[in-house]
Amino acid sequence: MEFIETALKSVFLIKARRYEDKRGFFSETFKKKTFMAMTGHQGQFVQDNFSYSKRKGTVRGLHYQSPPKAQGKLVRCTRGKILDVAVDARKGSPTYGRHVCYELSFENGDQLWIPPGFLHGFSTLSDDSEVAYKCTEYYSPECDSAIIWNDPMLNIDWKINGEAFLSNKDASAQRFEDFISPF
Ligand SMILES: Cc1cn([C@H]2C[C@H](O)[C@@H](COP(=O)(O)OP(=O)(O)O[C@H]3O[C@H](C)C(=O)[C@H](O)[C@H]3O)O2)c(=O)[nH]c1=O
Repeated sequence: MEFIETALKSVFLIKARRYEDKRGFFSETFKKKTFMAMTGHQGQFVQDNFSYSKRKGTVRGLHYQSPPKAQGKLVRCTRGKILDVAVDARKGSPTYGRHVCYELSFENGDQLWIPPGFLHGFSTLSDDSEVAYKCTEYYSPECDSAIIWNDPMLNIDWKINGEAFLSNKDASAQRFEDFISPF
């Protein structure tokens, strides 16, 4: 596995090795001791999530859970292709409000590690995309919140043509200028 720290310190792009043979391939997608050594995080995951999006141009995000239920997420795309986005939401961070985005796909097998303190979202770059991700904290509706996907301050290029296909919740999410960081 190759861990590449991104422009947002502590956010890592992770490239898993694939052992290809005539049947297809095998890869290790998570190894706690390596993850801990390379990210400095304990790698204690308590919940695995899986989402399927029918349409290209869907956006899920930007989401976060506030402390004490803040979530770190280890994200990978198991079918199709997504643009995965992390936004630094940590008070006082020199990269506060800055984002990184990476194409994750079944083809490249890349993963993104997003620690607690970041907003997370993705856009789908293909129909029928599947995303599987590990979380460091349980789902907590009372701590769950969102920032609008196309916030002018964040200025994220989601690589989709025109308007996003959104949940009602995401369509009515707050603007970043009204966000008070709990991190
Ligand atoms: C996240 C979550 C949701 N749910 C239920 C709540 C709703 O009834 C339904 C759909 O939830 P939501 O619309 O929040 O799903 P997404 O829009 O995919 O949200 C996720 O998308 C972005 C990319 C994230 O990083 C978060 O993991 C998460 O916020 O699943 C659960 O039961 N458990 C959960 O952990």
